[in-house]
Amino acid sequence: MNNDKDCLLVAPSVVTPPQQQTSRTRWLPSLSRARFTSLVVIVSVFAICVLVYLVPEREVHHGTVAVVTSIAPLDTSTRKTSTKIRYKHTQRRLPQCIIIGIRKAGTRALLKFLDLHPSIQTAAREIHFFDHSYELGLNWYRKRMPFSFPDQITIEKTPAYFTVKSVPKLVHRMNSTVKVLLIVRDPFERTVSDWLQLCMNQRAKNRHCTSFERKVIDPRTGEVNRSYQGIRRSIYVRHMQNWLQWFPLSQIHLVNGKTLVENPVAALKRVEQFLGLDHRITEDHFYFNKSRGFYCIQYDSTRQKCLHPSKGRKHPKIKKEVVQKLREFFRPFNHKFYQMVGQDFGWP
Ligand SMILES: Nc1ncnc2c1ncn2[C@@H]1O[C@H](COP(=O)(O)OS(=O)(=O)O)[C@@H](OP(=O)(O)O)[C@H]1O
Repeated sequence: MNNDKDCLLVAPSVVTPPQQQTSRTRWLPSLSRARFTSLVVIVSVFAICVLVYLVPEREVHHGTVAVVTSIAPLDTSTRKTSTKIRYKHTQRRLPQCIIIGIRKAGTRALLKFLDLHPSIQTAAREIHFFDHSYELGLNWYRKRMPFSFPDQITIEKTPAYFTVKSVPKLVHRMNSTVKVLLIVRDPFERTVSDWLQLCMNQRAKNRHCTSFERKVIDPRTGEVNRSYQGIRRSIYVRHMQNWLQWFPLSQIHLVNGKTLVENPVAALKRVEQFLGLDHRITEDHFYFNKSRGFYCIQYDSTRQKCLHPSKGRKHPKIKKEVVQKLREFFRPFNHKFYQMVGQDFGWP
């Protein structure tokens, strides 16, 4: 040690006479401060690399960090993976099928019911990638997908995709062969459901909710308020036209929302066929819940599950003249839509 610069600062209590120094402490004085700092940096970088590469994958779920490992047993009858646990031979994949809407037409029921199929994995939340987060990149999107086996189909649903103009082009850019599912519902009922949803959100925040009639009818003209979002979303033919500029009709399967409510297995059978899957979702998967007025899922003899109570709300009674005005307004658009998709849904 020639000068203070070359010496490591050590507290007096830990300094021992040279003859008592152990082999552990003897090397310290010979290290310059610069060398010691470099050593610390190298060790830290090494530790970070070990953490990043040896821990298989880390995820953030609502603020909690879940370490993804491959330890838990898989239910081989359903082959259902989890977003938090990684099983051998699984990985996150971009969706090969997307439910694009229509908002309030039964998109959640469709996704939940399809998830019963052992060859399907579904993303639990609406990702809003193509309408809100596209700049975050496909890898961000992929990381939000569930783990799946190589032979499984990953499905995501974001109902806003159907009505946001820029979306079909971006979906096409990701995968021009992606399979598209579109569930449709009587536009009048959909508009009521859409308004009710927003109204409940307002009330939950102690805010005023404008009546349905005032929202859908322009008080100055007495005509249907075409600028109201709820009405614009229900003019399906316009949005469909936009999608058909990017995808052929053969790549878009339309699910009748009424059929999904009344006879889920029949609606799902067609979807299985469209996706090229075996018919695996059967009557045994469902029971009719009288108090809810909807079919719910029967997972096994002990486990049953209905959709969240926000699905299947009782609609308020709408004034007769408003119902009539809206039905008349939607009728020509509906007919154009039937022609465009080659199916008549028989909405009044
Ligand atoms: N089995 C079952 N259980 C409960 N609800 C069912 C079911 N099948 C279809 N539906 C219909 O789903 C409607 C809600 O549609 P979405 O899930 O697309 O809504 S959302 O856009 O995701 O908010 C919801 O609309 P409302 O009845 O207006 O609440 C239901 O009619």
